[in-house]
Amino acid sequence: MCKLLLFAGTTEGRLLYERLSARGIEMDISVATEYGKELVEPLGGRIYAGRMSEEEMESAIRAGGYKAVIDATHPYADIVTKNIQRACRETETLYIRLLRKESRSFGHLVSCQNIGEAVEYLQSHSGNVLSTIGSKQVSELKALPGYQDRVFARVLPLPEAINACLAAGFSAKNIICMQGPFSQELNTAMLRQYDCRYLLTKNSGDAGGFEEKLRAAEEAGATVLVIERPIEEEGLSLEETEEKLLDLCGWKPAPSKKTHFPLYVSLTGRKIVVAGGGTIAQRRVSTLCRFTGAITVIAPALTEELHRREQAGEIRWEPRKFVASDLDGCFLAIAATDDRAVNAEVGRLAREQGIWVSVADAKEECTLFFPAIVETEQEVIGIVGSGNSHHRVSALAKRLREVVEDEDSSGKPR
Ligand SMILES: C[C@@]1(CC(=O)O)c2cc3[nH]c(cc4nc(cc5[nH]c(cc(n2)[C@H]1CCC(=O)O)[C@@](C)(CC(=O)O)[C@@H]5CCC(=O)O)C(CC(=O)O)=C4CCC(=O)O)c(CCC(=O)O)c3CC(=O)O
Ligand SMILES: NC(=O)C1=CN([C@@H]2O[C@H](COP(=O)(O)OP(=O)(O)OC[C@H]3O[C@@H](n4cnc5c(N)ncnc54)[C@H](O)[C@@H]3O)[C@@H](O)[C@H]2O)C=CC1
Repeated sequence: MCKLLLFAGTTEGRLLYERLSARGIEMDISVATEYGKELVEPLGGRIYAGRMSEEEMESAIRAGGYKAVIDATHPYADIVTKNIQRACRETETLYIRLLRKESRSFGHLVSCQNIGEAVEYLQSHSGNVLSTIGSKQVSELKALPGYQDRVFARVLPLPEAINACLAAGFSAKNIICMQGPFSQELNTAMLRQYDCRYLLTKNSGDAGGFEEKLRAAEEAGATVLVIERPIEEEGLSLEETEEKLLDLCGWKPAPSKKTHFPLYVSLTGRKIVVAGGGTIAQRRVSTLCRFTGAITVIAPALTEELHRREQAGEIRWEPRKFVASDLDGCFLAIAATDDRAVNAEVGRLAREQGIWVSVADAKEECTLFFPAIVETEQEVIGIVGSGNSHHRVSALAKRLREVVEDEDSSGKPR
């Protein structure tokens, strides 16, 4: 049995879960927040909700007997990542770091490459903003229309910080001067006090009180806009992680069953009926003529080529519409009229009587897939696909024809 433990929190984590469980691989998930729990609940599987301490991780890993632990937490959830790594070392369990390669929004978090991106986001989203990015770049928020009313700048109680805010056009009522550390409670209170729907922060890691900001925003129902720092962590992409885990769990793709068995049968003395005398009927007839002379074409009109074949005595032509009795004593039928109802009727009647039938406009109605044929002097190769890839079948036949053309009758290259 191959069971995995996933520390989720990112979209990639969720995608990985979906992809692996679709292949029957069992995974338990640990999510830090109630919000995260809501997201993964519909996926099924065991959920550890709430932040785990390192000891709790260790005992969960021991109890679960996991073959590997996948860390798909946010790249800036440093502490969690360190704890997972330690717990894996202690329990001698394989640790895999899944890193998202590009930033994007997930849940109540929007990740931005720079302040400009955050400003752009805020332009199309209304609501007040608590800025916790400090005073050095506060002037960049001027690019946001209405910033003087919407943005509350939290800066250090130092003259240069206040001056930077004033110079940027902030009025006193929109400046909060206070020295941290800021607890979750304090952050929540500030978000509520100023009716902020957004908390703007740098991705400062834990030292910057980042966790407290995240938790406060969640509590106050605010969205966190994170100005990212470049990711320096080592890790695998979603695809790489997926591949590694499938390999680890010994997953093999189920051998796909082909829908049509190549039944090579003699057509000598067999009655063959083709309903329709157009382009498709002509193509089928030109193939069948290489195998038998007993072909009857039923159609009010024929293509020129079919006319020539009729003149040459290669086929019989009934110049009229198809009727049910045409199938009497028939071995193989081709429904190739341009009338859906007629083709369906040919198919239905043939199947009822156990007659092999190819219905040119409905693969579901075929008991026989008409093959692309490749012939050598002594052999015949028939190619059929899934019914969805005529171009592939056709192209493969063409390639094989080129191969066999280059060989002489003994099979040796010419
Ligand atoms: C299921 C099957 C039923 C049967 O037995 O009749 C079927 C069904 C359908 N074909 C359709 C379309 C085309 N088929 C071709 C070509 C070939 N089709 C052939 C066989 C089969 N075709 C059977 C097995 C298929 C398999 O093995 O996967 C080949 C091998 C033999 C032959 O026909 O001689 C021959 C290559 C021969 C060679 O190269 O040597 C081309 C290209 C072209 O015409 O050049 C197009 C236009 C494609 C396009 O334009 O994309 C449509 C949509 C019709 C519509 O839209 O109305 C349906 C109906 C459906 O899918 O339900
Ligand atoms: N399987 C395949 O590879 C492909 C299948 N098709 C499908 O094949 C069908 C035929 O296509 P084409 O040959 O290009 O059409 P077409 O228009 O060239 O020929 C239609 C033929 O059917 C005949 N016909 C009409 N009503 C009839 C009836 N009641 N009884 C007997 N014959 C009748 C016409 O006289 C004509 O000869 C179409 O439904 C088309 O969608 C099309 C392309 C590829």
